[in-house]
Order: sequence, then structure tokens, then C-alpha cells
Amino acid sequence: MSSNVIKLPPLLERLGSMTAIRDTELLEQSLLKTLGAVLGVNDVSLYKTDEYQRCVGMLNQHRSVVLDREGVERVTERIETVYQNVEVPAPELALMENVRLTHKPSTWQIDGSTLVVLPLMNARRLCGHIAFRKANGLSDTEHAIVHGVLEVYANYYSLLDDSQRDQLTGLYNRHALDTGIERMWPLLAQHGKSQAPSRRRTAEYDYWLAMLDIDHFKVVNDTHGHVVGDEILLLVSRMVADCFRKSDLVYRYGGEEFLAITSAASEADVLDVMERVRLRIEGHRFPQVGKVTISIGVARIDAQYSAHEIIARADRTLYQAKRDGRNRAYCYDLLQSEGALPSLHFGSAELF
Ligand SMILES: Nc1nc2c(ncn2[C@@H]2O[C@H](COP(=O)(O)OP(=O)(O)OP(=O)(O)O)[C@@H](O)[C@H]2O)c(=O)[nH]1
Repeated sequence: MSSNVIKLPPLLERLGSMTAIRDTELLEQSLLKTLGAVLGVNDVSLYKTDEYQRCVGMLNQHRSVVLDREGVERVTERIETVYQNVEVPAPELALMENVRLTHKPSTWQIDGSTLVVLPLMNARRLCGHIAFRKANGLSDTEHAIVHGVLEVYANYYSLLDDSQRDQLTGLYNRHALDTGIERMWPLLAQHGKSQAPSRRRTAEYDYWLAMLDIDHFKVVNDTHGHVVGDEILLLVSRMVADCFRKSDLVYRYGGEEFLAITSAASEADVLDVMERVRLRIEGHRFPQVGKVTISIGVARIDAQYSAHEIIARADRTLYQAKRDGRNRAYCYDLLQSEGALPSLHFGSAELF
């Protein structure tokens, strides 16, 4: 059987397992595995793009087949995820531009193989690119099958994405945070400036976790009613999301509380971002209510600590900002160095 012939039962099996998934990131990983296995290619990448076609994340699936001692083939699969500052190789970048213009696959013969870049669509919008190299490019049958797989993926992705979004604000919801954070934590935590730079990373920055909470929101509800309260929540959430990069992650954490994960080179830089968010809200005149303010607590994501601990640090910092009069942005390390906040260690009496 030629390598260009795709076997249907394994493909259907792969599609079946893809649609059994309940999380968008796992679905993306599963798509890469499916394409890799179906097309017989060992390296498949997914470059996620925002509405301005900037690359905001990358997943790479690498498959290798090795013979074990008994001479039996063993397949190992590795997924690499880059959440920010993705470096796209020049040939991929050139083909991605073609795909952006045509919404059709684009190919390039390089070094005896064909680089293929496919459009990844979501609700008619180009939301990413799939890239891989294959000896002779794609046959017509392979093109048709890949097109079908990508359609199933896109439909299922939008269903899943809806379930991970907060209905009122459209931000990621608490469920998405709870299911995603354990998986992304090792990557975020090990990405600090202190780490040796890797192939795709410059490691010129740290990741930071911020908790943002609307001040005296109960008064807004009590004075103007829940409908106005909801409108304020929606407007604040849009402004908050607007102040972060597209590749940052912003969640509705609780009622009037948001959680953001961003990268910045220093404490001063992250505080600049937080000040920008705070001033944007403070400077806006909200319908009926007028002025609304928010308080912010931010903590550096440190490899030594769990997500739970860093959230607790940011939360404690936020609480201090509230205690000091609200409408301010504080950073955990800075408060600590000033002696304004006891250090927070899980299992120690200081936390509780
Ligand atoms: N309208 C509306 N209100 C909500 C929603 N979720 C939570 N809230 C309200 O948010 C308010 C939060 O109140 P508190 O936790 O006392 O905090 P606060 O009044 O903002 O005071 P500080 O945080 O201390 O500044 C409560 O009145 C909740 O009912 C929502 O989805 N819509």
C-alpha cells in the first residue's frame, strides 16, 4: 500500500477520540496527533493567530518511531507548547502570508521536501495555520481528507470554546482556568528569566498572575440594580481585556473579580501595565454610575510554587490594596520587601 493511501478505520478512530475531548487545548493537541498519524508526518505545528494575524501561540507535535530491543516499532509523541513570543521560521511565515490572503493551502519545495501550510478556520475567521513538511506534498485524496478533519475540528472547537467562556463577559470562565492551569503551570513557571534560553524562547521576561476586582461593586448593584451591574461588569471586562495583549490570558474568576496571566520583564513593567488598566477604568464614565474603580494584586509566577500558592499571593496583595483605600495596583514582592505583607508559605501559620 502506498504511503499516500489513508486508512479509514484509524482515521475514524482518531476523529472519534478528538470529539470525546472536553477542553480546547487538548483538542488542538489531538488535531496535531490526528494529522501526524493520518499523513505519516513526524512534525506538525499549529500557529495560533489573533484577528490582526499576529502569532499568539504555538503547539508542535513531534512523533518518532524507534525500534526496541526485540525489533518492534515503538511510537513516541511529544507536544511542545509556546504561549508567547513565538518565533516563526521564515519559510512558514511566507506561506502563512499566502494563506492569510487566499484562505487556501500554500506549499513550497524546500530541501527535497514540501512545506505545507494549511488555514485553520473558526466561524469563517482564519484563527491559525497548520504547518508540516512532507516528501511529496499532499495528494488530492489527502487534501480532501485533511479538509474534512479540519472542518470537524473547527465545528467541535467552537462548541467547546463556548463552554469555556463566561456567558456575560465572553472571557474564559473559572472552569477553563481550573482545567487549564495545572497543564500550563510547569511551562509558565519554568519560563522565568533565570532559566537558560531554549530554541524558541528568549526568556527575557517572567510570567505574572494578576487578580483584578471592581471596588464597592455591591453598592453599584444595591443603588442601580443588577441589570446596570451586569452592564458595568461587561464594560469593565472588555476594557480589562483590551489593556492586555491578545496572547495574555484573561479569565472571569468570580462575580466581579478577574484573573490575568501576562509576561513582563520586570516588576516595574508589570506594574506599568496594571496602572494602565486601573487608569483606563478610573478614567471612563460609566452609564448611570459614573466613576468605577478597580484594585489589583499581582504576583510573579515562580517555579517553586504551585498555581494555588501564586493565586493566594496575588489575592493577598489585592486584599492589601483594598485595605489601603482601593483603586490601586500592588505587587506582592514589592509589598514584601517593604515589610507591608508577611511572606506567604503554604503549610505555614502565616497563611492562615
Ligand atoms: N450585577 C451582578 N452582580 C454580581 C455578579 N456577580 C457578583 N455580583 C455582585 O458583586 C458584589 C460583590 O460584593 P462584595 O464581595 O461585597 O465586594 P464589593 O462590594 O465589590 O467590595 P470590595 O471588593 O471590598 O471593594 C455582590 O453584591 C454580588 O452580588 C453578576 O454577575 N452580576
